[in-house]
Amino acid sequence: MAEERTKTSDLPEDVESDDCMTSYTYIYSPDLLKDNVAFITGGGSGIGFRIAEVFMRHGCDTVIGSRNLERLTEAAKKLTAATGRHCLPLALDVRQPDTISAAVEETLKEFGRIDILINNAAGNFLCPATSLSFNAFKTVMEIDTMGTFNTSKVIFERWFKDHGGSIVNISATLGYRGQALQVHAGSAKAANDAMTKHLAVEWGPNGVRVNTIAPGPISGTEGYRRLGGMRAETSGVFHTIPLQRAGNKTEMAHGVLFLASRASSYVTGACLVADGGSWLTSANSLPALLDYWSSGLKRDK
Ligand SMILES: CC/C=C\C/C=C\C/C=C\C/C=C\C/C=C\C/C=C\C=C\C(=O)SCCNC(=O)CCNC(=O)[C@H](O)C(C)(C)COP(=O)(O)OP(=O)(O)OC[C@H]1O[C@@H](n2cnc3c(N)ncnc32)[C@H](O)[C@@H]1OP(=O)(O)O
Ligand SMILES: NC(=O)C1=CN([C@@H]2O[C@H](COP(=O)(O)OP(=O)(O)OC[C@H]3O[C@@H](n4cnc5c(N)ncnc54)[C@H](OP(=O)(O)O)[C@@H]3O)[C@@H](O)[C@H]2O)C=CC1
Repeated sequence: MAEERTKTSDLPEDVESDDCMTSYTYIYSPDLLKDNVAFITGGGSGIGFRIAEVFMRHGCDTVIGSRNLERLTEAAKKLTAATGRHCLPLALDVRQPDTISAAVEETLKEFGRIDILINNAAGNFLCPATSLSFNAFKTVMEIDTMGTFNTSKVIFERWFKDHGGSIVNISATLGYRGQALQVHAGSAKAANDAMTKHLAVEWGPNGVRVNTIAPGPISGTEGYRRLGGMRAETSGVFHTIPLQRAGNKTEMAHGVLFLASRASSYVTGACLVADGGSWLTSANSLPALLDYWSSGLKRDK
């Protein structure tokens, strides 16, 4: 029903896998990020990969940083081949500030500047609070929240403090209604939403804008696979979403492009919820999610 009402031509192109799009229709000026440099954590996969691609299609060079250098190197080759821009893959763990500092020095050596930071790296899985170990909660807090702070602080002190810049944090709506089986990620992203406002206020005088996008369920991503996206799709859950469908990665990249670029030059401390209205209406069903979670446990045995 909804798919029929949504004109396909209104949706930006996307591909489900971590590959570049075979065609791309510009909705922003193609030189919106001309000769800018973006540092994207978790840019080798999923939403981060598509953000890198869309930025590069708008004239930007990118650094994609995470733990798995092999996957990053493959991703960088694909991104450069599709866009003709330079992409530098760098190993880092956002929980370890020294690895971020080393990557930032490498970036400045290679490109001589950083204009944009995208805090996209994160970790998540479904787990009821009673089954979640202390270390599991801590791990997600350390990747999502400490990782966002660590990367922002390193780049601010080394470059943005004197040159200005734009930071976009990738959040989620999980904490808005206390999503079941998500106390770890929901708490971590809620802390990041507060961090966005604190840093926007403190760093605004240095010409640094800090904003957030909060995606809903986004197809073709690890988050979608881990959190029950396929099951939700087949069981009709998405009909409770006002826009009646999951989002795609390019739609997220377009929101991030708006927030990162001069298109939003007077916007800071803001959160753009890009979820088709999902959090307002979607079921937050503890029994359904427990059932899905425990069926996964049975499969894993
Ligand atoms: C049926 C459905 C019905 C209704 C559904 C209704 C609505 C839902 C509809 C649709 C959902 C669709 C889409 C989702 C929508 C929104 C998503 C919102 C947010 C998404 C956020 C994301 O971040 S997605 C990103 C996903 N990608 C990743 O997670 C990749 C990176 N992840 C990792 O590296 C690991 O998973 C990690 C996070 C665990 C970190 O790795 P590492 O540092 O190596 O840590 P470990 O040593 O492995 O583990 C540390 C402790 O954590 C415990 N652990 C690990 N995995 C699990 C698990 N699966 N469950 C429980 N505990 C786990 C581990 O045991 C360690 O603890 P110890 O105590 O044992 O030491
Ligand atoms: N998918 C969805 O539906 C939604 C996603 N989001 C958010 O979107 C973002 C991307 O998620 P998605 O594309 O689904 O998932 P991915 O798993 O593809 O992206 C997460 C990335 O983070 C990197 N990463 C994880 N841990 C670390 C670490 N310690 N240090 C550095 N990098 C790390 C991973 O790379 P590596 O393993 O190489 O380290 C990976 O590239 C996340 O912030 C997520 O919370 C929000 C709402 C919905």
